[in-house]
Amino acid sequence: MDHFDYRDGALHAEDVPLAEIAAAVGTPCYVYSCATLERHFRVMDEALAGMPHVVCFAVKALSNVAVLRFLARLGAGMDVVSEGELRRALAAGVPGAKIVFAGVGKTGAEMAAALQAGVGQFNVESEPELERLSEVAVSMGAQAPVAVRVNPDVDAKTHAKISTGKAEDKFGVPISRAPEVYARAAALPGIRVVGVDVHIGSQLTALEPFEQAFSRVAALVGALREAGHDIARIDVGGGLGVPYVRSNEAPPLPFDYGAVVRRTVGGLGAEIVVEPGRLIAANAGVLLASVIYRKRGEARDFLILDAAMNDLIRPAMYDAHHDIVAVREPEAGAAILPADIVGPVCESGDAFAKARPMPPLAAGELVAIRSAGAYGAVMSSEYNTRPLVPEVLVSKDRFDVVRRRPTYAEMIERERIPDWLG
Ligand SMILES: Cc1ncc(COP(=O)(O)O)c(C=O)c1O
Ligand SMILES: N[C@@H](CCCC[NH3+])C(=O)O
Repeated sequence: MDHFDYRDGALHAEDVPLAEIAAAVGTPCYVYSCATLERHFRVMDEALAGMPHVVCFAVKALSNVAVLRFLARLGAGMDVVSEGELRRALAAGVPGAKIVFAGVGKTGAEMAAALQAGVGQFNVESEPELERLSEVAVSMGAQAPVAVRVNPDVDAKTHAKISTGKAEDKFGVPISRAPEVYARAAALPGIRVVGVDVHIGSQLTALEPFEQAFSRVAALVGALREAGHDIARIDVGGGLGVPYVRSNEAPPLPFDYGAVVRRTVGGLGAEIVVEPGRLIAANAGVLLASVIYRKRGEARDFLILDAAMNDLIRPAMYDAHHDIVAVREPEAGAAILPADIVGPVCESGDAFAKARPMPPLAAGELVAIRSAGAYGAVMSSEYNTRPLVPEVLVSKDRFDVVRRRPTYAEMIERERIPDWLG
């Protein structure tokens, strides 16, 4: 499932001991495995075999350009949600035609940049957006290829903060209104309808919501075609969940997800677009950190790490579980005691885990926070003026820093004291 394993008593990323990376780069840092990225990309690609399809990696999950380049070389397209992500995908060498541009609030400037880049598909989420896109395209003498994102009103049964396909969510147009939105699209001079799009949420751990949503989309495709629209592409979004608790979680397999896609929308003669982010990236990355102090607490000890909520916000934001392991393999029979694993930031919410059974770990020892490749580095901030941490890409016995830590001077020189403050 991933390529972070113990070998000779030490946790490795592929063939590289994590301790070697820590010694060379310092901690905290993110470490990504090419082998895991590739495995997950291929698993999804193979799950859709036999159907014309493109796997567009959701750049929001992990946007480092080296990672994007690696995936692009495997044949991935990209799903972007901002001009910044678009520029990253282009910098990574992804052809515009393999980029889909999503998001509820695209600005005119972002639309122009995407048209300039020749993106293959705009996933449009409202009528005002449709009108704006048409205006921008006409002003550039172009036509924008469009899929309307429909909201199928399906309960994705995931965390409320990452569900996107229920009627009350801000995403997409209600599927019941899709026919009139398509009629409007067809009448706009700057719009060329190419498909339909749906995405119901993230970290889905059951297939039924996908099945329901895709079945509704299949029915809609029939109706849209009858109305004369050219639905050449069906974009089914991302959202397939991954195991965060290695010992006891088994989300649906990509192969079974592929079967759902095949039996719902696979036979409609359209190209299938998928937008997986987490599936490809989550277990391809760890956040490597050091224990700064072991502090005696009333109920249990605190392990205070040099990584914090600003580096990985998922536990604070979603109460998300991440496995945390010692980089030096615990000896058989080592006492396992509950500890609170926290960071140095001034917030009580700055905790990676509460009462987590851990082996004895002293100051200076290394830990790896697993499953941190997706929505890890990309959601980090400089809160407490903590520099964004380096990112390291491993391939077999080789590793490279693919984002360096900024200096404090670089962080501060972006700001300026106006003359009138003296
Ligand atoms: C439109 C869209 N596509 C793709 C994704 C990627 O989702 P995931 O990382 O769960 O595969 C998201 C995030 O939920 C999204 O909003
Ligand atoms: N950022 C979220 C997922 C949001 C998915 C993006 N639409 C997470 O860490 O789980």
